[in-house]
Amino acid sequence: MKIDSNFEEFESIGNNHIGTSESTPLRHDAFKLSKEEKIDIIKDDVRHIMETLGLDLTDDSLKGTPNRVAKMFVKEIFGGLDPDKKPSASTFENKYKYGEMLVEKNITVYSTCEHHLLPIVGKAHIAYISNGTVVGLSKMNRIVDYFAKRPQVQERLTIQIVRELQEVLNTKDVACVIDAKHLCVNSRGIRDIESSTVTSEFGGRFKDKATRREFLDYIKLDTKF
Ligand SMILES: Nc1nc2c(ncn2[C@@H]2O[C@H](COP(=O)(O)OP(=O)(O)OP(=O)(O)O)[C@@H](O)[C@H]2O)c(=O)[nH]1
Ligand SMILES: [Zn+2]
Repeated sequence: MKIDSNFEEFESIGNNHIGTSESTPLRHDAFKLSKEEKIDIIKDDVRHIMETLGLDLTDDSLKGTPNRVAKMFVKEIFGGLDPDKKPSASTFENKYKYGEMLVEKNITVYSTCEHHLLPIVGKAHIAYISNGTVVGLSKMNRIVDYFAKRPQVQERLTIQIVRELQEVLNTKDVACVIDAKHLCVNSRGIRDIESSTVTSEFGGRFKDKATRREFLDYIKLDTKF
């Protein structure tokens, strides 16, 4: 089955911020094909790339690669394009009356740079101040993982995580810092293996200098990848 590659209309998913730069640009027909149909098409495309490179796909080690890559794209590294995979973030009443910020730090980020389709590997650090609602700790890791499993730029990933938590927690008081290595910078192109990229989004009270400082002191960006 072929998809209409001339279609130029885009729709957005993610945090329902349709058409804003913080949402992932998607074709209007992004969910018309089933996962299995997508895998079949991508498998042929990967085979074509490999054959064009001159590789012999009858070789034992190579023959399974097109199917393996197609499955990996659809079900794993780009699995976060599927809105059904968005983690359900059950919230609870803040019955402890905990009024300080809560920081979940060193959340592992595995994402994919949308310019080169190479890995982005790093750590995300999240903070929020409860407005009467709290969320299970692991839900923050799951939200990071969901948005990371898309073709991404780090700026958008950072904002998407914050917007989602703001919605779930019903407060603007959410912040996220990501420190990550981009293999497109580290392993090719300029080949700078030491550099990493830091992005941040500070919502609500985290725009205040002192609150922001407290969060940054907790995380002390000594990220080890
Ligand atoms: N802002 C931003 N840029 C990114 C991200 N990931 C990769 N890039 C950059 O996207 C740019 C793409 O630039 P191009 O000049 O079109 O691509 P290129 O010729 O492969 O560039 P080089 O990487 O410099 O060889 C590069 O500078 C990448 O480093 C990201 O998450 N955010
Ligand atoms: Zn890149």
